[in-house]
Amino acid sequence: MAIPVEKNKFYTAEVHDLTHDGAGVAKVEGFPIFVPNALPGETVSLKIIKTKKNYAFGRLMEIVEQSPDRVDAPCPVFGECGGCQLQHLSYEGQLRYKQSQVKEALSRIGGLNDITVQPTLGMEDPWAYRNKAQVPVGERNGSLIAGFYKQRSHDLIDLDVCMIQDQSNDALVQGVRGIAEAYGIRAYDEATHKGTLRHILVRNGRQSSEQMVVLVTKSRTLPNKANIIRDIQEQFPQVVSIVQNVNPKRTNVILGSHTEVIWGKETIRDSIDDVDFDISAQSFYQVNPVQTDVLYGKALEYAELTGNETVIDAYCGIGTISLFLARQAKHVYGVEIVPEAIEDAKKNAVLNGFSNTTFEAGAAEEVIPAWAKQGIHADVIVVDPPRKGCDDALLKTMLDMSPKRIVYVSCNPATLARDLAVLTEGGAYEVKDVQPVDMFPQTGHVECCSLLVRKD
Ligand SMILES: C[S@@+](CC[C@H](N)C(=O)[O-])C[C@H]1O[C@@H](n2cnc3c(N)ncnc32)[C@H](O)[C@@H]1O
Repeated sequence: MAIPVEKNKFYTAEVHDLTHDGAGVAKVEGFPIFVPNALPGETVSLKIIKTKKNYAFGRLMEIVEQSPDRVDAPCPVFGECGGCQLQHLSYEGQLRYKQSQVKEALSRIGGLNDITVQPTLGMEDPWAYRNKAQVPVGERNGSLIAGFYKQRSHDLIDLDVCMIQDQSNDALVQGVRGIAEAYGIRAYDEATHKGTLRHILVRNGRQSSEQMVVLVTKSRTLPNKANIIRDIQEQFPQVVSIVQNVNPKRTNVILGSHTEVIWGKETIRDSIDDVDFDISAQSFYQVNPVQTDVLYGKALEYAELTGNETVIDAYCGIGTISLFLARQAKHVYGVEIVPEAIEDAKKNAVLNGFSNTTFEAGAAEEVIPAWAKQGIHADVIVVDPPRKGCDDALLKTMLDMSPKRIVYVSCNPATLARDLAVLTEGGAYEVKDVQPVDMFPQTGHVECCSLLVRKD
């Protein structure tokens, strides 16, 4: 197909869709042009800045016809910071967009056209929801700064307040930055691989108000460690755990493999519904506790437990879904690849007084087939994989184990669609319902919970 647009030329086009990172998709003679800040339903004037074989990138020059869903983005660095992509879209518009993203992925990638995708369950107040901040540290004019990366770059924006972050976390990050600066700590510099402090990571328990600080350093040496610990304790009494994580590598991955509690407890506590969780620095824990309750509530509803079922929770993290379901199941088996998370899961089972759970560290695609060989039968299998979705071997094992219900919790509609296509291919399972839940308001991330039922 000949490319119908030319670099540096101007066009007027209608915007039909949004990409997952929030750019509008305009079309000229059917040819897609990605235009940051343009919204579906708008007609825009744009300048082509780059062309590729199958698409182009454009700059928004003027909104000719504005979408009724357009709002003023409240954050002063929206568009510059890479954290949020959808602040210029009304919250109602965001929820509709997320529902349509799931429908579209199921149809285009999975060939699944007749599936009910429910309206997205959103938040009453879609701000200040995050319970975890991981903030890179840099230097500007000789001072330490802690902020966020500019979109598609490693330049830092010095930012005191992030509008989707719990305010106590914002204050703690800036407080710890100030304390580190007072003791002459230097920021790690990616270019020279010199300096000490790479990231300040903080977490809070919404119900307990406990906070954790993780100082990610390049080496084990942290000058003035005792003074830094004392000052954090004095200034932030709700901090119950201070952890040092050492990451000596030239890498974008935030945490290294060495983690040491340098003061206080190993974990902080949070609760979802009436289940308590202790969470350590390395463990995955959902970042939006209000919506986690909604998401897990949906998983529980889909599982239709009566007290007699055996459940497998694959990719179980610290056992959150497992324990949520254990209240109404005969037995829950959980598997997770991070050993520290499994230790947390076992302790969390004891903390809540459950004796009907078994947790094992390992890859779900290896541990679950081994359980099947040992004769463990599952009535319900829950999967909540990372963005890349389920491993093929696990999908095959699930089909072989033939549970009555499969509950698939997904943070990536594309891999969800791919995996649901595999699970329904032979006709043994039917997708009964798909429920998007907005875990990440103001961003393009889409989470949903799906129910598959065996056709008997
Ligand atoms: C999206 S999180 C879900 C965790 C948990 N269900 C929750 O809601 O808190 C995915 C989890 O899968 C784990 N994981 C990644 N690959 C895995 C694998 N091959 N086998 C088992 N767990 C894995 C990650 O460490 C992470 O804890």
